[in-house]
Amino acid sequence: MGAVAALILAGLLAALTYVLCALHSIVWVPYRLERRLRCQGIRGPPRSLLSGNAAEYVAMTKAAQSAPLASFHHAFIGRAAPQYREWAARYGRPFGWIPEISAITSSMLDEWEVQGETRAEFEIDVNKEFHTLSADVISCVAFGSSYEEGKRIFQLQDEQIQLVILAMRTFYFPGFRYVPTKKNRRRHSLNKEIRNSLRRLIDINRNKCEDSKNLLGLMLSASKADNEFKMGIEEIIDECKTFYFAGKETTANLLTWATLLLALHQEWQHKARDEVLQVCGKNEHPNAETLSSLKIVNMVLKETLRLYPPALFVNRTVTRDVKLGKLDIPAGTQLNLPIIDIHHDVDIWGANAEEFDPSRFADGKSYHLGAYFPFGIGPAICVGQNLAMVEAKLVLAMVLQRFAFDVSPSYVHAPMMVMTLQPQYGAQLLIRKI
Ligand code: HEM
Repeated sequence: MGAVAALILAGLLAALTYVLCALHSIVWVPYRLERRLRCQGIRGPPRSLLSGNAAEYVAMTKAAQSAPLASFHHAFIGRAAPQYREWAARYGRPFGWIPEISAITSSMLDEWEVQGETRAEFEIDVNKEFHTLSADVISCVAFGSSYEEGKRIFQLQDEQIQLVILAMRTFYFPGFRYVPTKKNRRRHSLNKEIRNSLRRLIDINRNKCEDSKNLLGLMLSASKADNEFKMGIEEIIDECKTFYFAGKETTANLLTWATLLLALHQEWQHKARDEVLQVCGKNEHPNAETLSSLKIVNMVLKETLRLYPPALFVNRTVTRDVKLGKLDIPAGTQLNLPIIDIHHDVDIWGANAEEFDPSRFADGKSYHLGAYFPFGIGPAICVGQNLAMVEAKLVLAMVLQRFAFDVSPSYVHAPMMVMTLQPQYGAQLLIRKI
């Protein structure tokens, strides 16, 4: 009897272990993985407890493979592996910020449409519009779901930048910043408020999804690392401020000059719109794939960055004596690399260097690495260049899909440098819905 009871007990234990293992792999593991991926903004189809997404996958494949393709072509993913296209369309692709940027752009363009409801043609200062848009994009990229609080911090930073610009325009006496003038006190209190708000935001986010895909989440993960990449909270605060400063003005100005140039050069506006309509259609938002097919829009943006580079120069400090060609440059020298001057040089770009000609950047044409560097050069090159180009392409394509535009008679051409290259009196365009 004792032996039988022991056998039954062993059987029960084995069965219990089996059930627990099964529950672990069928219920717990998918639940834990799903939760971690959702934290990072990755969505997917709802799954059933036991079979996951198998039923939907089988039905989708069966429907897609019920008939052969109509002709011998190579766009067969929708037949061989329909789930990639279907689920990507429904839930977005997991990486990149394209859905967020296109939602922000869409709401800006909806507002333009409202303005145009009663008039066939209306004026818009696109410089203002693009600055608001790129601030929204950076807030979203940096802070994800804490976007609204992030936006408020960045508004304070905008005020701080305006005060810095004022300070740069006046002669500076060493030590003057410690004199408690009204502006100095405001500078000081803004700095304190921004740092305190960021500290609060970091505290709130610290225990959420540290490894989510927004910038703050990534940096918070790094703050926990136990290696050389470990980041302190003050360092994270500095990085948040740098990203906003480095990414907002530059991208907004690229978009401003690109639309102004297309307004002035209608032939390129038509070519770029034809391409967008052909690749994306009239109503589809561009996605990662269609964006990479927009060759003309890319050429337009590259030529805009050549003629109107948002950053006019980059600086380097020489840290040890070096020989540059025939010159001996002593350590401590400040070198200024004049992006704008090199981009307009007739010896490099030919007699039409001062003209807008996107065909310079057509496929297959090359240029010297040192002749074109709107995003800087070398190890310090801009870390945001891919984001900037994706954002600019997406926004320009969506504008071209919905509106045609001309330079307004009220526009005055006055490029000036205020940290970045800006149109001094704004960029007024006459807009028509198409
Ligand atoms: C059209 C848009 C942009 C242009 C023209 C631009 C240009 C530049 C340039 C010229 C530099 C200096 C590189 C060097 O010294 O060699 C730079 C640095 C940098 N950029 Fe950009 N940038 C753009 C957009 C962005 C965006 C969207 C972000 C971030 C989201 C960003 C983040 C940065 C950062 C963090 C640095 C390094 C700053 C530092 O180390 O002090 N940039 N960028």
